Amino acid sequence: MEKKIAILPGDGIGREVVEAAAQVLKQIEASFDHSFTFEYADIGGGAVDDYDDPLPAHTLDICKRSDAILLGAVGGPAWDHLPGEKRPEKGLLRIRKELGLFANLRPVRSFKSLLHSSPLREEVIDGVDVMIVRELTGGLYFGEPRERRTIDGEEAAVDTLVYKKSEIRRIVQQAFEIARLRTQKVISVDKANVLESSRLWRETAEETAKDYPDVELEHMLVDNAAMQIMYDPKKLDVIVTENMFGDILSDEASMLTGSLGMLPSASMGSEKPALYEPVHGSAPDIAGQGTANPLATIASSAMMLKYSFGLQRESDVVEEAIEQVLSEGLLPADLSRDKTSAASTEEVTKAVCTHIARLAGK
Ligand SMILES: NC(=O)c1ccc[n+]([C@@H]2O[C@H](COP(=O)([O-])OP(=O)(O)OC[C@H]3O[C@@H](n4cnc5c(N)ncnc54)[C@H](O)[C@@H]3O)[C@@H](O)[C@H]2O)c1
Ligand SMILES: CC(C)[C@H](C(=O)O)[C@@H](O)C(=O)O
Ligand SMILES: [Mg+2]
Repeated sequence: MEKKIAILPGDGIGREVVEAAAQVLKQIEASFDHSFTFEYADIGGGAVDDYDDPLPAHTLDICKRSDAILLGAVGGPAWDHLPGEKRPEKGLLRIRKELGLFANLRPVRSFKSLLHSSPLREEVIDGVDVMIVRELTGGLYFGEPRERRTIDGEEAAVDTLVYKKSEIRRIVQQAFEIARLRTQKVISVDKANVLESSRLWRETAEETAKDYPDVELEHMLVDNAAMQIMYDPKKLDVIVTENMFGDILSDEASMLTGSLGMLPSASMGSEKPALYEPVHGSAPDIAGQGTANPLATIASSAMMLKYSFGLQRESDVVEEAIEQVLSEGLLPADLSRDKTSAASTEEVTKAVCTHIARLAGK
């Protein structure tokens, strides 16, 4: 199979983990006789430095001409003083919006060999399998107005949480479709006891549910959901929620796996291409040390193989290779009890590639 993949490393450990995932994709290419072309492009802080724009036009062009996009992470203290429009994070928000990537899938699974790595008790997390379906192009992140203003003679700031019914319906539909392939249960998370946008969200979820009589819909308030994720995560399956709640709940849920460095994601719209990126950020505290956990990004590339290219077997092989590496105890620092003997990004990546070659028979 021939595919064109846009690679957007971004900043900090984004560059390190994307390089790792690119190596894994090259291994898949070699082991399964595919032909992947990689085209690198700038996004984030590096792009601000070089082009005064966190999402230069050429980057968007390359993405639009590709079959799928792999992104690392953006941001860092060097750019924190910049105005909103010039911040690295704005590049990420713009690419999501420009490509219409409204559905962000964030799967959270516990790994047997990592049960000891989580701060949570093993019996709480053993067998966890949750899919967070986060709305990605609406809500507080994009609502207008967003501005500084003077209120009662005082400096103030405004953000706007706005959702159109159609935006809610399409993401809830996506969650129901996913639930049909899992345990036929959807939990819609909102704050309908306070927010008008959440009341519309809840009504729309109820209406949409009528088209999916085979799927059970439950509503949960977001503060309770945050607690349930820690208390009894095995009760949860598909969670659908608005942009900011999904951002926060997914970082929280990463602790069910043991580390934020384990959580992959896929962002999709109604048209191609889809974008794949780890849930974590650029981790300035460990950037440049070669110690970042590459598995979230490698698992994101496995999602790419499955969702964008329909390569189920290749995707399974990547996931199995990850499991093998973990069960051998080759753990990066974020998962390792003994930080001094932790495996480097490169060691983990090489081990994943070796297992892929073995599982594929070449
Ligand atoms: N998708 C993205 O590009 C994205 C996501 C989140 C944050 N950010 C940006 O990243 C910068 C740093 O943000 P932050 O520190 O709040 O969040 P972060 O996710 O970068 O890091 C949080 C903590 O988790 C650790 N961590 C994250 N990924 C890891 C990995 N793969 N391996 C090992 N440890 C890992 C970090 O070392 C840090 O201690 C900010 O500029 C923020 O805006 C970008
Ligand atoms: C960097 C930031 C804009 C981004 C978000 O909030 O969506 C990140 O935290 C994420 O989870 O992908
Ligand atoms: Mg986040």
